[in-house]
Amino acid sequence: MTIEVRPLGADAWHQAFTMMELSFGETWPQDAADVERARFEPDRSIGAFVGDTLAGHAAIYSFTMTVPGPRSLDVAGVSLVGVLPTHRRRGVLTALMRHQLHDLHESGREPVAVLTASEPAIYGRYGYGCATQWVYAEVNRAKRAMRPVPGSDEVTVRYADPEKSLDVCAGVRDAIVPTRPGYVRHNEPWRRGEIADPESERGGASALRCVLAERDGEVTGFAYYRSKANWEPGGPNGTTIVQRVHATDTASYAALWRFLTDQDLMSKTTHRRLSLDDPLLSWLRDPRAAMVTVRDGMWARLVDVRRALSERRYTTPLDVVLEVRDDLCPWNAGRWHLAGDGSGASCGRVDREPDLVLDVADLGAAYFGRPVLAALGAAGLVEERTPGSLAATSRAFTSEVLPLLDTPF
Ligand SMILES: CC(=O)SCCNC(=O)CCNC(=O)[C@H](O)C(C)(C)COP(=O)(O)OP(=O)(O)OC[C@H]1O[C@@H](n2cnc3c(N)ncnc32)[C@H](O)[C@@H]1OP(=O)(O)O
Repeated sequence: MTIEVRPLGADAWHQAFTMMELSFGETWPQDAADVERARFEPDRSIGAFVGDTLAGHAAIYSFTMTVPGPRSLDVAGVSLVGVLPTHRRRGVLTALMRHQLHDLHESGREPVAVLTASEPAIYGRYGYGCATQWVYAEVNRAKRAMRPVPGSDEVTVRYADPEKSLDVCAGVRDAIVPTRPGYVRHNEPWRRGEIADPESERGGASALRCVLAERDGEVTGFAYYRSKANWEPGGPNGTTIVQRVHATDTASYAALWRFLTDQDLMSKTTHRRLSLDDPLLSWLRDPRAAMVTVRDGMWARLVDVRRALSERRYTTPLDVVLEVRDDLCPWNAGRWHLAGDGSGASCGRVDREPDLVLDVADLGAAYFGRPVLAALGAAGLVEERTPGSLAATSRAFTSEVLPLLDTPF
């Protein structure tokens, strides 16, 4: 079977839409599709053709993301990947991934690609490593007592119109983006997507609510949430479903969470994308008040090892030779001298014996600051040739704050 991969161009959305519905086994409601389309970048969409049939598709969102430093880095957000059910397991996805990575490299655009996986077993073979986790937390209202947080009583919470408060919420969001690796700067289409609130996606819950946290008349935080009532014979058993909570200071963040976890008629509050080091989990007097489930979040792929490693900063001074294995992107394979610290970094080809040997997928996993390389080494995935180099490199790569992708795509 001959597969030809090429850009779809200005008409990409229309060409790919029906094929993607078949691929995902869904019918996409118009209101939800409109939100997706507003963020879609047709010039970054590629199709895999078998004869005249569009058999596969992959898209890229142009993101700016926080990486350890903190620094802002342009990353390629790979999404809308699908292959027609009639053409599966014959290499269409492989052709798309190869084309996309080679194209990114040749264009010199983003040195890192990221994605969220429908099924996590798919992307390791293309050099993606699991770089962040998502914590699904369900807080039981009856057990929600929180430790006191100084200053939180001075914060007021009030309702606001999501549309009218878009700019002020964007200001809070922009302020917190540098605080955690993996956070994405939201441009206009993504900001609007946050409050688009398509009815077809509410799953029986209320419309999106927006509340603002304020101190001395100044907005210090916001939350988007929905309520889902559930009247049972034993009493009301509703859920507060939190979509996003941000604040520029700890007290305001605590005030918002206090509000969100203490809603009459709602016996629990859920959040799908927390980090394991989120303050909420430290505030709960009874840690079991929050039932948590941890799963893979963002997968990261170093498209250009040299640029990617030079662009981030390192927690402790580092001077190491890495030997990287990368069959799919041969320009990455080989030995790299990486030197850096908190103020800068350089990475270049070298002929010396390596201190560490590893796959590009494991380097991608560790890139945003966790998992630590030492743990990957303990799992036998990083080979230490120079004693002590694994611990030193691991310390330098580690981010104190856990990385988190909090913008699903
Ligand atoms: C970033 C995102 O958008 S995530 C969304 C991904 N899309 C979906 O989940 C939609 C439904 N699924 C599909 O469209 C397709 O099955 C895809 C895209 C997952 C795979 O496409 P295919 O063209 O069948 O993949 P391809 O034939 O290139 O397979 C390559 C390899 O991946 C493996 N593979 C493919 N799909 C899966 C899977 N779901 N789980 C585990 N392994 C898989 C194949 O077995 C093959 O392995 P091999 O190299 O050892 O032989």
